[in-house]
Amino acid sequence: MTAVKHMKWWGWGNEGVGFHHEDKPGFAPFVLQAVGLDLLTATRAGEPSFADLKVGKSKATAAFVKQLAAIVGAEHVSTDDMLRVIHTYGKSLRDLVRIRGNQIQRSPDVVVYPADEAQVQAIVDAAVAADAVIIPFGGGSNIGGSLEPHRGEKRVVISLDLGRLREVVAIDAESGLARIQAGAQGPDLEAQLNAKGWTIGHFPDSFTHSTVGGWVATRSSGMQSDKYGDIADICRGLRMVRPGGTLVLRPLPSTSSGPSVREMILGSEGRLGVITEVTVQVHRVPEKRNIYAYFFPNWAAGIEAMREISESDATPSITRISDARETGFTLATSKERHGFSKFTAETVLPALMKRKGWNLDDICISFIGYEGGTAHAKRQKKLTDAIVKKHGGMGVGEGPGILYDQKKFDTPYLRDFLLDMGAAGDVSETAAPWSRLIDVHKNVYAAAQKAYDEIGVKGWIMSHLSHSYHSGACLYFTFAFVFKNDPLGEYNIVKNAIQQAFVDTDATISHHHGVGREHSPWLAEDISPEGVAVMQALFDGADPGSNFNPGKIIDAGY
Ligand SMILES: Cc1cc2nc3c(=O)[nH]c(=O)nc-3n(C[C@H](O)[C@H](O)[C@H](O)COP(=O)(O)OP(=O)(O)OC[C@H]3O[C@@H](n4cnc5c(N)ncnc54)[C@H](O)[C@@H]3O)c2cc1C
Repeated sequence: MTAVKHMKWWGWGNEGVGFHHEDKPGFAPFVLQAVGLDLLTATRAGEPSFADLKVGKSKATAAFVKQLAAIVGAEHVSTDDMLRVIHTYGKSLRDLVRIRGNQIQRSPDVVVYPADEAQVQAIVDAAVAADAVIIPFGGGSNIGGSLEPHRGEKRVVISLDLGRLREVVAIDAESGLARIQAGAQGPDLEAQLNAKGWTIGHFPDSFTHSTVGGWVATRSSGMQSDKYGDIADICRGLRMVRPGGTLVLRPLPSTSSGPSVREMILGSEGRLGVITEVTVQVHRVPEKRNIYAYFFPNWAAGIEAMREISESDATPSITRISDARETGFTLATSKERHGFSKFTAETVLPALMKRKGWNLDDICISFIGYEGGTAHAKRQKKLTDAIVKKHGGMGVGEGPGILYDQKKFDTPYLRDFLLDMGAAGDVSETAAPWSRLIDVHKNVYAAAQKAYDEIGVKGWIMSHLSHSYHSGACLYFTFAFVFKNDPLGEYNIVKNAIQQAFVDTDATISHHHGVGREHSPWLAEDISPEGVAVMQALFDGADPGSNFNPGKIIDAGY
């Protein structure tokens, strides 16, 4: 059996790792107040039983499996039910609810793990000749519904897992470019780069379980995008296997060779072929990397400060501000403090804020990161501090920033914990021009409240701004509520209301989670019906037999 490791079949991350709140005394009271769920008395659902799951029989014939085995070796092809289930969904809330609720409509029929590009080419050619469907699989971490086969798919579905292609192939030190195999997950590639003094600078919250090929295929963005760019900026070249040949885009700093094919592949979610290698720009591991925390008296002041930073000479690596509700959440999920730190956080700081005339219910916490040479990082901080001060904010040092940095990859486990307790906790994110951000925030809150009223539940929503650009930024919303009796139906009401509020307020359907089938119903409102027609023509022309991950991005009536 292949050595590729996968996440839990029923949830996020590694077996045996989960979210705990026993060391966070403010968490249970916070959840009670926010969604009416009493964690101290609620019963936690146990791990679902795989034996109870109904998985349709594989449609792959023995002859076809043998053909694939001849390409990759018998131990790297499988029709095993567990592997087929693992490759069915990503990790959206909808995916987790369905998999835990025994609602698997269509799984891939066979999972195949090629070792190199030549094997990927042979699989693609064999699959297209047999009119099979190919769904490339990276880490399986997407939350856009980008992996699941169409429930009515009659053809054989192959999940083509890139998990054996995980090497940094070469580094061009003179140009700061690294060739990386598409199946390399964040920790794989960063360790290999760090060993030679380089970093990719791309750290999505899913870093530990997502791949560079998946990042490109979904147009991912990491928390340090303000300095390093989104993956769309970081990816300079790539190789993508298509029927009969490999599309090669050399890494060029810029080019005017017609409409950008690179941009067409970015965000293509497996619909145009299988990415086997990505050339990314890399940077020397910074001498200094600090994340400082600041407080602002309110959301509007904080947003205005972030905007001014984005147009100033300061170039921080992270600009993030939580609204008042998310600030409350952040403080509630802090670990128990002791001694001087407890006294400062719970007595000195609130007293100082009150003296400034701040309403403690409105305060917003912000994290701003500085990276580079010592003198550079110092200068960035000086420039930024002056802007923060101008907008009434105050710095509180590095302590909270260090904690934020340490727990960033643990937060994903929280969603599974809430689900165990019978509650939904999920996210929707968007981007809009600076001039629209306050309205987007207001309208999304109103839409979510209307959805909660319709269901008849006490719901929660909170937000932060991150990923700043010259003309605007990303707003990230987290929402939660306790299910009544129809988890998927109720989830859809809230999620749909938020997505609709985005497009109604001139914001995009997703800043960095892609489209898949989760956001495809709003695509025409995002890029116009003519935009969808151009995209459809691209998919039809590049994939006339609809063999590559059909039905994703453009709604196929799932
Ligand atoms: C808890 C959590 C936190 C997250 N945080 C972030 C975040 O901070 N930033 C962010 O951008 N995203 C985030 N995501 C979303 C997700 O991690 C990204 O979409 C990621 O880029 C997916 O990569 P993957 O390797 O897991 O791809 P997969 O989920 O395996 O695949 C996603 C899509 O890409 C296609 N694909 C994958 N590999 C290839 C390939 N080699 N060739 C062609 N097509 C391919 C698949 O067919 C599918 O359509 C988060 C998700 C979760 C669950």
